[in-house]
Amino acid sequence: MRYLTFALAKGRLAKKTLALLEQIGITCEEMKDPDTRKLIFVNEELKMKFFLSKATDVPTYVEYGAADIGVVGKDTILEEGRNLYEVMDLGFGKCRMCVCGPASARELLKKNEIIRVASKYPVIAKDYFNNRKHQTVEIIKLNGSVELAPIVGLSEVIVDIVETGSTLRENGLEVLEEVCPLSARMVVNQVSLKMENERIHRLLEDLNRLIKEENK
Ligand SMILES: Nc1ncnc2c1ncn2[C@@H]1O[C@H](COP(=O)(O)OP(=O)(O)OP(=O)(O)O)[C@@H](O)[C@H]1O
Ligand SMILES: O=P(O)(O)OC[C@H]1O[C@H](OP(=O)(O)OP(=O)(O)O)[C@H](O)[C@@H]1O
Repeated sequence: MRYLTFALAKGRLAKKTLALLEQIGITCEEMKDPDTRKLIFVNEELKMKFFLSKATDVPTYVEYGAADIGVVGKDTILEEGRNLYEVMDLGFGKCRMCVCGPASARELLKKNEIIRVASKYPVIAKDYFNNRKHQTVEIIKLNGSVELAPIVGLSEVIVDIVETGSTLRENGLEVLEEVCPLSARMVVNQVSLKMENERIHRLLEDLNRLIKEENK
């Protein structure tokens, strides 16, 4: 039997991803060691391999088949635009992609004037405003602390993730429009889904059952 390889997003989603897999009997004790510098972990019994990578790289590993399966946020899937199958909403990591800014920017969004939009997600931001038709925007790519942009005058609005809303509140900003809801998703390589159909379907069934029970 060949190994089934999982690419998991490190950071915010990692702990819940590992906990979810553990609940359906997919474990890798070695990976839990907080001090390890090892990058890839093998469970010989299950014939599975696991690695944690930067979230934005997960779709790349999966598209090229370096990983059969990935777990990553919907935001990253939309932004990266890779060829892969999104097979399941895992129901954690819930948040929203939103257009945010000071209350005064609300009026600007109704007009035809060009506005500047700062975001860590330039593809999502561009698609959203392209579909709104009436507004031309200049997208400015940032890599973090995006809420700073309207405060210091780099942009009129931002497109960013909102979870509790406290970052916005503490910086005098608000949600102006919702782009889409987000959560962690399971993605699968297109060839792997055919070649490893049975194993992957069993895994999806186990996860579905678990998620249904949890939502009861
Ligand atoms: N409050 C939140 N802020 C940001 N991402 C969140 C939040 N809640 C859930 N998520 C999900 O977690 C993922 C982000 O995880 P994390 O912040 O570790 O990665 P990252 O944005 O790639 O980090 P960095 O760029 O700082 O390395 C997002 O892709 C999103 O799907
Ligand atoms: O609505 P909240 O619960 O406040 O969460 C949303 C904030 O969290 C994320 O930032 P992150 O901590 O990933 O830092 P970054 O801005 O440097 O990417 C996101 O970009 C928002 O800034």
